[in-house]
Amino acid sequence: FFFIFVMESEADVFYRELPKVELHAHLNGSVSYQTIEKLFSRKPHLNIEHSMTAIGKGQRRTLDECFQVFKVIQQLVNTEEDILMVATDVIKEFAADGVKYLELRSTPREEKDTGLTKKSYVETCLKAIQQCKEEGVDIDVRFLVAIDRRNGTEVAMETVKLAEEFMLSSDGLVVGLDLSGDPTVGHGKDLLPALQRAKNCGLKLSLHLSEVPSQLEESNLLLNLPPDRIGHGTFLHPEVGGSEGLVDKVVKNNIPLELCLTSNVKGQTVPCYSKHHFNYWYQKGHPSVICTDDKGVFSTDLSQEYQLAASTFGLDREAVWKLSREAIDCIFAPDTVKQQLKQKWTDLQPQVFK
Ligand SMILES: CC(C)=CCNc1ncnc2c1ncn2[C@@H]1O[C@H](COP(=O)(O)O)[C@@H](O)[C@H]1O
Ligand SMILES: [Zn+2]
Repeated sequence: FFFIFVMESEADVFYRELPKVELHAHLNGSVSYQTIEKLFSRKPHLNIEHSMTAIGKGQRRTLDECFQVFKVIQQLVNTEEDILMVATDVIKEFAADGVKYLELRSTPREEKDTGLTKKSYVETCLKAIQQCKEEGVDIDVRFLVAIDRRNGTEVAMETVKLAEEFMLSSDGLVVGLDLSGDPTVGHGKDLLPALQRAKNCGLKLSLHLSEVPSQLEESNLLLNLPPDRIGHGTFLHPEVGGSEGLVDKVVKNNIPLELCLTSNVKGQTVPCYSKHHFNYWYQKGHPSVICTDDKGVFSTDLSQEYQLAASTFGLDREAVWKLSREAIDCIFAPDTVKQQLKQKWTDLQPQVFK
């Protein structure tokens, strides 16, 4: 009972005031209840309800059902106006939760009915970031262009070219590429040329890897790139059917993991919080960054995820502070930004530990 209470209520003050880095957030999965309300009133004819766009109190869904949720949200977000509102709201919500640096990722979509193109999709996301900056919202936001793996080789290559253009023209806002989408669809080997090209042109790579069991071959192939960060990596280690070989590659290349506790529990790739692979990697001293994945869909925020990690694995405040501070080393923005963030953490420390 207590557990449910902790999950669904606001995190304690310490966790909310803790300065945080969010590295794994899908734009359309991060849309809050309040923003969904606004989208409903813009599109009443769609007859969509909240139960179709978020997974609430103690609920779980199959992976398949989770991916249906994204389709519903994407129906609600299909114009430049929608994207601008959604991205602006999401950025301000992360800022209000104490996130000082955010890497937002999203899959560029084309919508024939509304004239949305993949290019204007990305431009609108960047416009939201720019506007928040001009308004003085206290958060540094960068963008990762996402490849949806179910769309295959050609779309992946087009997406890389788009990301490359924006990397060169966005004044440092576009820093990398994400590979995501239903992990049971398609094979990583078909996407290797696109990912290799992205890497060669200087885009950083964050790849969803081993999110479901029995993807040893694909994971091995993708790890050879190697990626700059790993999303989830749930089934990499031998205890859950992975292998020492895969773990070795991750460790030798020192590839940080983006770990999303509630996402994995609600999506049922992990049986419960205490069996989350955060423990395995954290015990190893391997760079592990707590993230939300889809704060809207999974009804959570980054403060709650830090609190859950702390209460589940017995981390004291000093350990939690260290965890959030060390996430700075894993960001894709340049070293100057890392230095600024470390200074910010130092300045905020007395207030957080008051
Ligand atoms: C099903 C489940 C437990 C989800 C969490 N794990 C995920 N695994 C892979 N891709 C994801 C996940 N969450 C979000 N995405 C990707 O992010 C998209 C939504 O954000 P966007 O439209 O790219 O802005 C989804 O369509 C999907 O391609
Ligand atoms: Zn994800």
